[in-house]
Amino acid sequence: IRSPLRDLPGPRSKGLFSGHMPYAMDPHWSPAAHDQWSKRFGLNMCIKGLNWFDNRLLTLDPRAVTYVLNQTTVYEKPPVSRRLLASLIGAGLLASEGSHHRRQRKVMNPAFSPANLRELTPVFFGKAYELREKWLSLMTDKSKGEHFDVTHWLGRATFDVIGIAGFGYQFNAIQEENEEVYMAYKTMFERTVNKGQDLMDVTYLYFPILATLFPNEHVRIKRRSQAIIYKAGKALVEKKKREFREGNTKSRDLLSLLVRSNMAADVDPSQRISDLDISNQINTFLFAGSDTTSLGLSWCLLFLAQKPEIQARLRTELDSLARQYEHSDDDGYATAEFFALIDKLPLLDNICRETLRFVPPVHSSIRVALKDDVIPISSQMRFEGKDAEAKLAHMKKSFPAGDGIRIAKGEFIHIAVEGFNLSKDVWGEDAHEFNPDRWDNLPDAARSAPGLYSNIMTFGAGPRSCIGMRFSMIEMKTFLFVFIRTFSFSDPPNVMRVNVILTRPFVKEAYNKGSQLPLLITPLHGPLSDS
Ligand code: HEM
Repeated sequence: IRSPLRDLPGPRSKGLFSGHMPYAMDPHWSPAAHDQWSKRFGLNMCIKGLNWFDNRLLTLDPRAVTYVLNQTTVYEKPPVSRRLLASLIGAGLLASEGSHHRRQRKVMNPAFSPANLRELTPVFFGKAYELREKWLSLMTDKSKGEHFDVTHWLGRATFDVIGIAGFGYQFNAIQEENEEVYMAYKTMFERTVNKGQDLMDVTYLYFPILATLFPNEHVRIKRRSQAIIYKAGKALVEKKKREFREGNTKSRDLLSLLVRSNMAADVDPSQRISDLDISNQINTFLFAGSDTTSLGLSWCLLFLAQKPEIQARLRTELDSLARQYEHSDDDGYATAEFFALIDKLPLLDNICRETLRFVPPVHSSIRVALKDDVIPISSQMRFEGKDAEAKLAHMKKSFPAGDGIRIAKGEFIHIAVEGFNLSKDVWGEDAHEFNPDRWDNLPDAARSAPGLYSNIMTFGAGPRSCIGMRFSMIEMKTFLFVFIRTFSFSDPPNVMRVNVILTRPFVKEAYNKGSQLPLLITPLHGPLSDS
C-alpha cells in the first residue's frame, strides 16, 4: 500500500488476482500493449505483476533502463528467477549475483575475447557444412526440395557447435539424436519448451521444499537429466585440469580457456572459482548458447522465406564475395580471415541486426531493487482521469523537474527487451515490420538507444549483458553464408511467436505440436549444391 510505484501512471488492474504480465510478456499481445501504454502514460509506468499488490516498474525510458542495468549492487535478478534458472542449469554465470558473479565473469571473459573466437571459426563453418550435407542427404527429390523443421535442425547444429567450441565435446547431434548428454538436456527442456510452466512448476519455485518432498514426474525427469549432465561435466573439468597440469595448451575451447584462466599463477586464490562453478558454466553455455542462436537463425530464415526479394539480394551479396575469393573447396572459406570479410558485408549485417531487433529471442528480463532508490528518468509521465493534475502535482513535489522516480526495496523492474526494440518512438512508424534496409538510415533516437549490440536490447546492456554476443554473431553469419548460397528457403507457414523461456515459433494450425518452423528447402543450381 505504501509502494512508491503506485504514484506512477499505468493501466488499471482488472481484479485482485489479475495482473498485466500476459500483455507485457506474451509476444502475441506485447508489441501492441507496449505501444498503447507508452502513448497513454509515457515511458515509465506501474503495471501489476501476479496480482493487485504486485507493483512493477515497466520502463521504456533509455535513461532509466541504463541506470538499472548498470547499478548491479542495487538491482539484481530476483531470487525466484534465479531459482528457476538454477533449478535447470545450476548456479552458473546466468544465475549468480554479487561478488560470486563478478568472479565468474572475470575468469570467463578471456575465453570470449575476439582473438579466441577467431580461432574457433572453422568449427562454425564445419557444422554449417555438415548440416547442409545432412539436409541434402535426406531429400528424396533434390529438384523439388523438401520441408524441414528448421528450428529443430538448427537446434541440433547449434548444440553441436557449443559442444565443440564450448568444451571440445562431440554430441554428434546433427547425425543422430542419441548421445547421452544431449538426450538428457533435450528431455529436461522438452516439456518446459512445448507446454510452458504449469501451476505446480510455479508452486515449486516459490516453495522449493515441496519439490523435495513431493516431486512430480517433471521434477524427477529434471533430476535424472541433471545427474547425467553433471557426471559428464565433472569428467570434462577433470580432463581440462589434467591437460593444464600436463602443459597441454593446444585446446582452444571455452572450457579449456576458462580452466586455464582460473588456474593461472597470477590469479589470487580468493578470486578463483570452484570446480562446481566451472561445471555449472558447461550447463550455462548449453542453455544460453544453443537455443538462443538457433532461434535467431530460425526467425531469420522465416523472414527471408517471407521476403524472397531480400533473400535474393542477400544471395547475390554472398555469391559475389565468394567469387572474388574463389576457393576450390569448403575448407578454403572456413578461416578467420574469410570470416572477417563476411562480417563486413552490409546486407548480411543489416539482416542479422534487423532479425535480432524484430524478434529478440530473450523477450524480457527482470530485476529487483535491493534497497529503496531513486531511478533517474528522461521523459514526462502522463496521467489519466479526473485527478490527473493532482497526481502530476504530487509527483512534482518530489521531482520538480520530473526527472526521477522512487522505488522501494523488493519491488520489481520489468526490462522490456522487445518493448525497446519495437518502440515506434525510437525506430519509426514501421518499427513492427521486418525491414533490414532501415539500418542504412537510422532515426537519431535509434542511434542513441541503449544496448550492447547495435542499439538494440537483444543482448541486454551493462555488466550482466550477454557474454556470448560475438560468438552467436559469428555463428549466425557463417550459417547464413553457407545455407543461403546452397538453398532457397520458401513456403513459410502461418507462424505465431510464443514466449516459453525464449521466443519460439509455433505454427498456428498445429499449436499443440509444440515449437516448430517447417520451411521448404530447395537446393539451388551450382557447384555447392552438386556436392
Ligand atoms: C542470439 C543469441 C543470444 C541472445 C539473444 C542472447 C541474449 C542474452 C541476454 C538478453 C542476456 C542478459 C540476460 C539478462 O540480463 O537477464 C544474456 C546473458 C548471457 N548470455 Fe547470451 N544470448 C545469446 C547467445 C549467447 C551465447 C552463444 C552464449 C554462450 C556461448 C551466451 C551466454 C550468455 C551468458 C553466460 C549470459 C549471462 C551473462 C552474465 O550474467 O554475466 N549467450 N544473453
